[in-house]
Amino acid sequence: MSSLQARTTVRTISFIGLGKAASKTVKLPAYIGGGLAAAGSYVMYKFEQVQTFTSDKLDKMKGFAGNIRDGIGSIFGRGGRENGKDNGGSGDGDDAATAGVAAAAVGVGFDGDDEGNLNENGEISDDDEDEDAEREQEQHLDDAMVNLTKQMIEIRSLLMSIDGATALTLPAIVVIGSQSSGKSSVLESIVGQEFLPKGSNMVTRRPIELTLVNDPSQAAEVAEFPALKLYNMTDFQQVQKILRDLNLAVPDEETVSGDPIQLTIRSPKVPDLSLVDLPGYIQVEAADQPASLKEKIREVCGRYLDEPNIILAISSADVDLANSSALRAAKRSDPKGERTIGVITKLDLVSPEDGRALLTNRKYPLKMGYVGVITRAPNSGSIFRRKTGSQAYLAQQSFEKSYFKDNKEEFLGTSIGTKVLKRRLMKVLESSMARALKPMHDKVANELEEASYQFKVEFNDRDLTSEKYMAQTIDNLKLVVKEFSERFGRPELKSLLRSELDQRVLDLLAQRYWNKPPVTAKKQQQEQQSEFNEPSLEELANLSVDDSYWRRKLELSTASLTKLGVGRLSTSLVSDALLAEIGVMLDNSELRTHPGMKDAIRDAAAAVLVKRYNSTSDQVENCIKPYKYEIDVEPREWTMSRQHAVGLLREELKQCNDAYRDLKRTVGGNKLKQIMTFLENEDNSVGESIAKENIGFSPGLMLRGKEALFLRDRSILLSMRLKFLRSSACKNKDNKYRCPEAFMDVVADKLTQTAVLFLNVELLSDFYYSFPRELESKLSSGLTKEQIDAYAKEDPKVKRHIELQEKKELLELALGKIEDVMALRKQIS
Ligand SMILES: Nc1nc2c(ncn2[C@@H]2O[C@H](COP(=O)(O)OP(=O)(O)OP(=O)(O)O)[C@@H](O)[C@H]2O)c(=O)[nH]1
Repeated sequence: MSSLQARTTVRTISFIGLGKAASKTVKLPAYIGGGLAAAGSYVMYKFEQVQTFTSDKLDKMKGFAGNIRDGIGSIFGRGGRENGKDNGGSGDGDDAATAGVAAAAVGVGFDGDDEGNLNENGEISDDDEDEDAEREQEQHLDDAMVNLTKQMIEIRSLLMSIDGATALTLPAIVVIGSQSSGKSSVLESIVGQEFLPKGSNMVTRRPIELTLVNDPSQAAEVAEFPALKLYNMTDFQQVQKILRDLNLAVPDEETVSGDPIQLTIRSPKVPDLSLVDLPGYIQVEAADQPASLKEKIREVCGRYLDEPNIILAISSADVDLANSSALRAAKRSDPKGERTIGVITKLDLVSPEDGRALLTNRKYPLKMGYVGVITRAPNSGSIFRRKTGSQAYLAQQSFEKSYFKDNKEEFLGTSIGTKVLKRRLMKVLESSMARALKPMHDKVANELEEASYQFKVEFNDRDLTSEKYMAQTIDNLKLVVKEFSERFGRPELKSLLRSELDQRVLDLLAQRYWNKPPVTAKKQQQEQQSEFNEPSLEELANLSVDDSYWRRKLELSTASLTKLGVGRLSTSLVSDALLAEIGVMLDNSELRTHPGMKDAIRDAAAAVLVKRYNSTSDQVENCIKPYKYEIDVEPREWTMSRQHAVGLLREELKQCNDAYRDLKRTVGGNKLKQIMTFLENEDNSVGESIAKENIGFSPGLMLRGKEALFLRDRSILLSMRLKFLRSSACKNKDNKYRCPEAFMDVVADKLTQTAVLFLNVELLSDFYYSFPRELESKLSSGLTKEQIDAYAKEDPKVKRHIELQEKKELLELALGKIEDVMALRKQIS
């Protein structure tokens, strides 16, 4: 090891030692306290997510029961009004459906033309003149029902949003159909947009839970993927792409995943419906698949086909019903055909007579019957591809309408048309949801009781929300920062910077003054005479005080210190210390279990410090500038610095001796002595005989020997300098050239004093002022609900606490809503 390397080792030892002494640890108080949460904010948030209305959600959330009851009055009083919003529609049309947007959605007679010859069940009626007053009354009831369906779909979504409550689900309509049966076209004609991914490899992936929300406030169809936090999507090609990606994300070998994709489409044209598309279910079930895979598919899809869900079985008119795998699959789950609606597509591909036979067939009787549709206008490849979304939709609607009109006679008494299908679906869903309400009420009540009990036992009913937890955390952190600011002020800043500069002074002394071999090992001595043709130690001792050699040496050493870049050095030092301190505070706090939040807090601290970094370091550098040219020393300063330098040298000597002792212990006293003697006599007979005796030394031992020599020499030198510094020769500042340790200490002290003045004001005080504000803006107001949630729930215990409370509140809300809907139904009936 070269002497320079070895010196660095010692200097490093010394540096680390002092560094550690300077570090502090701070304990944070417990973060989670009691107190009241912003009650129900999560529930409000969840409610808004599932909310199907657009206006004044908060009021509605608070006054749901009141509003819903008032709603009855307005529905019966005015007809066609919903939650204070006019649903539109003329109210005096020729059909029951002309009064409202809900009717526009299901579309029966909305356009006021001869659609009127489809009766309300969608059956062809000859009675064109059947305009009626009683229908107006019925319309009001219909609107009330539509409103109820809306509420129930809302409840369904609310229940679905409750984690770990999979058993709590209101009925939906599950759509099944074999490949090319026209299933996608049916769903798309209900929605009025092409949104489903096409392609042969799309079979068997994930169910799509499609919630359709009739929303008169929307200009056109808008899609949402709540789980992906994607809202207000109007580009349905993008929707298609997302659905494809989500499906393809299921690996080929898994074939199906039970994890549903949730998609909500809001539009003034869609009816309120909950649909589940089970893509590929039938195909894979029917295909020649291994038994285990079929079992898995049944398991994943089975729960959707079970009661109380309604099955929409799609079969193509040009395929014999006996071969309809959709009907076969429906029969397995609904043997009596009580909750299956049959849909016959592509009626235009068979003769009207054959079409009629399919719709009225007795071979596969279904209590809810069959509806015939044409979901593609001819010669268009795909119903929507040729034209843009709404144009294609209109083309299909108009083709279907004129086809059934042209074949009115043949289809007499059957249910036909996509509008009729929509209406049928809505009615069926409404009544099956209504039937499920009471049992669901009891289930939710049970679940709520269980959740409330757990909440009491585990968390003593202590209210906690993500926001509240976050607010408490920030408050506590601010408090800790305040406490820290009282413990780490100007004096601490000074000692931090001073000990850093002390180390730099020691480094410079080592580099410029203590690099002489104290013994007359001529060879080494010659090697080290470099820069200024340096004299030997003996020569140095005899040099005059005024010799230019000494003056030059001190000037260079001082310049090295003043031109060190004290501005940057000190600013970095304080910034790093503050960041390290913040890290310690965080690790000692409740936040130790919040890696993400800890990073965000550190980033906030760093942001504040970075903002001040350049101006502070420039100011400090400017202010110490005079010392680069001249340093005046007062006698009092000299005395104090001399004392301080003695202390430093003592510590340095101690560390040097400790390091030497450690080496001796690890290598062995005798062995080390032998190597050291060998190294000192390498070129003479003494060395030769030692080498012979030991049959050489390993490179590792040689290194240690060199290190030991260095430490021994450094120790002798430090003792010598210490003695000299304490002698009367260094009593007076006039002898500064021969007492560089004291003079450099004066410089370090001056630099520290000046730098600290500015660091304190520009950096430290500013940090204590700005950091709490930065925390507030970054971690409180600056975060989204999801981010706050994610941070709070980083800690498993906090997560469990918040989630249990959320579950309890959501269940309370759902229960209240179910009770309100039940009361409303009672009033209507
Ligand atoms: N003539 C006629 N063709 C239709 C009708 N409905 C759908 N088609 C066509 O039938 C084919 C299959 O329709 P899709 O809606 O893709 O059927 P699918 O069951 O979803 O098919 P996969 O996506 O393969 O499972 C397409 O080429 C449609 O254009 C219809 O009412 N009449």
